[in-house]
Parts: sequence; C-alpha cells; structure tokens
Amino acid sequence: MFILVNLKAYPCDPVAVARAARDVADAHGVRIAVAPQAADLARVEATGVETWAQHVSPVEHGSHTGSTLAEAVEANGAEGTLINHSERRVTLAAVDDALAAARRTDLETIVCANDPEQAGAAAALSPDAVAVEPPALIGGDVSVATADPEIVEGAVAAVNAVDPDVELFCGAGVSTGDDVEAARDLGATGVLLASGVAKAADPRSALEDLVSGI
Ligand SMILES: O=C(CO)COP(=O)(O)O
Repeated sequence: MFILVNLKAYPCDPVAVARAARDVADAHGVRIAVAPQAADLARVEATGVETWAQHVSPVEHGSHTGSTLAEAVEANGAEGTLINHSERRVTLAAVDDALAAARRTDLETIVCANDPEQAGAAAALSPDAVAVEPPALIGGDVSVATADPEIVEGAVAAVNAVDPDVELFCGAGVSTGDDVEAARDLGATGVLLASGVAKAADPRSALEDLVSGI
C-alpha cells in the first residue's frame, strides 16, 4: 500500500512531518510520500522522504504568472503530483493538460475523483493512479472505507474496466491502520490522507499507527 500524506495548507511543520514519514517508511519498508505546499518542496525533499506536489498548472514555460510549473516542482524534488484534488478542482481539459505537463517531466500522477463515475473518466486519461475521495467525508473522523465502501469498490471496478494498468487509491477520513487495511480489502492499492497526520498532536505516532494495518 502506498500512503500519501497531503499537508494541504495546514499549519503543521512540513519538515518535522517529512522526517517522521521518512523514518516510519524506512523502519517498516512501506512507501510513504509527503505532499507539502509548493514553496516547501525543496526542504521537504532534503529530508529524504518521497516528495509530491499538491498540484501542477496545465501550462508550459511562458507568460503564466502564479503558475506551479511541472518542471519547477520536479526541479525542487517532487517525484509526483496530485491533479484535480477536490479542493483544487480543474476542468477536464485542464486535467488533460496537467497530465501532459507531468509527462514532459518524470512526475508520477494521481488524478483525484469524487465518485466512481469520475474515477472511470479520469482513468481514461491514463494517469498512474486515480484517487477516489468523496468530498463530504474529507476532513472527517470516519474513513471512506467504513462510511462508504461501495464508493471504493465502485471506483476499483470503474477504473479496472477502463484501464487495468491504472491504480486506484482512496482517501477521506483515513487516520488509522484499520482504515488502511479496510481500504486494501476493498481493492485500493494506496491511500491519501491529510488531517489524520497533519493535525495530529504527534504525527509520528499517527504514521506508526497507519502502517500497522499493512
Ligand atoms: O483530501 C484528503 C487527502 O488528499 C483527505 O483529507 P483527510 O485525510 O483530512 O480526510
């Protein structure tokens, strides 16, 4: 199972979380990545943790003030990027262009989707993975795998029907090892989470708990 910790714009210490994630990943042989704010990519990458961008703009080099260029996030240590997160939604054309931007580099890609229908549509654009995250459950205490297992199973089926090479991850409310295990049992090969680590009093213990389910 791949565990991606999205720090969003939470007021946590990205370097402290990154060090904890690196240590837990190394100690347990689990793939854990951290997605900080774009401005924090380089110092998070310097910890040695696998580092991801939260977003890349659907543009090339040029007159695009305020953009997050794929080349720039890669140059600052990102190995992959989220696209179309529920809190950073873009049009279908922009998903396609952001994937093209990522493909100009070596960035891995996860396209987020709200439900199985969107997951199938996202899979048609051939990202490395699709992550299904029901918006109503994001930031809550109950994990998607517990609150709405049909959404995960439906997304697994929808993505497999379109392109079995695209992986299916899930997220929203994931915070414990039991949640990770439940996601895996439903067919997900990774989880996205944020508040369970970024808002935890002790992010290292939260990460230790998460990997206990693998
Ligand atoms: O949006 C998410 C990860 O990208 C999920 O957020 P929570 O883990 O806080 O529900």
